[in-house]
Amino acid sequence: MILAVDIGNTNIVLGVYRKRELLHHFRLSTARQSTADEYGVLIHNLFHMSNISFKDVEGVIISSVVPPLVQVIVEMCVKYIGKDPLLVGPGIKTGLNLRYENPREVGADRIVNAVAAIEQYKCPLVVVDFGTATTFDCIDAGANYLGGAIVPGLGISTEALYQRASKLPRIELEKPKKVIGRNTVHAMQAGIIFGYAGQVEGIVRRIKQEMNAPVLKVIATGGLATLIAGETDCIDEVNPMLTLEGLRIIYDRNQ
Ligand SMILES: Nc1ncnc2c1ncn2[C@@H]1O[C@H](COP(=O)(O)OP(=O)(O)O)[C@@H](O)[C@H]1O
Ligand SMILES: CC(C)(COP(=O)(O)O)[C@@H](O)C(=O)NCCC(=O)O
Ligand SMILES: [K+]
Repeated sequence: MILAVDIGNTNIVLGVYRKRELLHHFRLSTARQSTADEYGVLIHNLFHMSNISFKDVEGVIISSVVPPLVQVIVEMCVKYIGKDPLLVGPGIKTGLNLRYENPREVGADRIVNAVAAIEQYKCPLVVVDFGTATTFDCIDAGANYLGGAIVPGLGISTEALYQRASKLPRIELEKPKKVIGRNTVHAMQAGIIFGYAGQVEGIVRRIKQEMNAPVLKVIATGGLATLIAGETDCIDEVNPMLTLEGLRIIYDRNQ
């Protein structure tokens, strides 16, 4: 078995693979003050509840966009699983041709998503990851990673309204029945959800133009992908496990 760990700004997602098969996946909160021991207990318990054991883990691969947690999770792996994890970053084989000005700057999750998408779909394509931030990653017909766009995530956007406008409450990220809201909560939900869908459509349209690729597959992933994919035709497919798949593929490429 191998353990794939994606450390995002909101959630740490773990996947347990046997060869190419995802046997289990778990989602933990990203808590920057948590210790290696605390994550060790949590993950050990999740393994126990799923009838699997740290002893069966042959290797671990980690991608992180939260630098302070990398050492914590590495320490957890060494201390409790007894394995030195592979870190997605400089020096690791991803097989991806990065056209970013400074390839070290690209978020590891974006690299991992791109690797998985190239393996599973036909290029050219765009990956949209609805996480803490929403990222757009563009891959051309030759499978080169071109770059993309970063926008405030749905959660961040919603939170900003609540924090910066005294009379706006904290709301649930739910689709309202109508775009014309007749109370504050519905009006905010309409603005956030339908506005976000429009934003995605607008960015994808411009990407198609700039890439000169009228036919471009658009894959969505991340915690909030389904919510927005339901509101726009520009997303072809939702693949919630894309990041874990990418980690598994990169792990294999480095054996
Ligand atoms: N299965 C799910 N269903 C609905 N919302 C989810 C799910 N998983 C995560 N979320 C929410 O989606 C948001 C982004 O999560 P995630 O994609 O894990 O972000 P990140 O990669 O930045 O940690 C968070 O607000 C999280 O609570
Ligand atoms: C854009 C991100 C914050 C997205 O992170 P997430 O929402 O998945 O937590 C992350 O990919 C990141 O920190 N990237 C570095 C900057 C870049 O990709 O150019
Ligand atoms: K992510």
